[in-house]
Amino acid sequence: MPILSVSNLAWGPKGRLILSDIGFDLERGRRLVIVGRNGAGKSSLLRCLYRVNRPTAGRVLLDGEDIWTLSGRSFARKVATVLQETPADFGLTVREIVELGRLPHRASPFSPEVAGRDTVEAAMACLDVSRLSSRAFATLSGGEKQRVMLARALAQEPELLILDEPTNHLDIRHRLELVELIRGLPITIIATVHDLELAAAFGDDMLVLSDGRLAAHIRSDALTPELIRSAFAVEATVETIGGAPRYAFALPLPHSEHP
Ligand SMILES: Nc1ncnc2c1ncn2[C@@H]1O[C@H](COP(=O)(O)OP(=O)(O)OP(=O)(O)O)[C@@H](O)[C@H]1O
Repeated sequence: MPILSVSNLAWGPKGRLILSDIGFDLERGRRLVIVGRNGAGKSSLLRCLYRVNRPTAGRVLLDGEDIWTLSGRSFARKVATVLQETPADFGLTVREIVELGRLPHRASPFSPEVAGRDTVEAAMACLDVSRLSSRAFATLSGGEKQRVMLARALAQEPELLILDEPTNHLDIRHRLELVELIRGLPITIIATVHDLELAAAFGDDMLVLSDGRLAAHIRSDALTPELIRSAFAVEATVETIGGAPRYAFALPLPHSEHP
């Protein structure tokens, strides 16, 4: 059974349809990247998957169960998210933020004990934030905050990790390290990514969204110039270097936009 199964999904606020007719299955352990131009519906789709947007039609099944029938706690035991906006931190330290990832696993919501201290330490080490553990979260740089939020998500030990633009604040080194880390995790991952070369490195499978619809569901390295032209409105050439796709982009000539 796929870990995630989305069928006939549609969503939009008050009479406006933003996503329509979206359907795909995701097998356990695979990494799925979602690409598409600004406003294509990537974040809206992610929000449908982590239970913020309630679909106006269709269903999202996690391990065969409709996500809207699960309790918040059982959903949080299976699904972790790292989103663009970092949360209000109430003056918490880095360690305290990462420990929040353990909340769904506590025996009782009133238990003062933070279970899984080793998991917290390992998650901080993995994301290279151990040396920041006593710092106030609010004082960190954008990239440091992003890595702390990822450590919190890993401390949650999810089966499915949902990431919205996980590399956008990261420098080159941390970006490469993150791709390597993500590729080594034995969990299912869904991420929106703008950079198509990064998307190919990051994912196994790719959804290409265009105007709120699924334009393609392909292998992450299988984008063609035709698909790029129709989904992103740019001309592209594709080369394969060292087994990975490399893209060059150009704006279309004016006459090809207005035939
Ligand atoms: N709650 C909402 N109310 C009204 N419009 C919305 C709402 N949420 C999203 N939209 C609109 O839906 C469209 C898709 O937005 P979404 O954020 O999903 O796109 P995206 O592909 O993630 O874009 P980007 O690459 O710019 O982040 C946009 O036109 C956006 O303005």
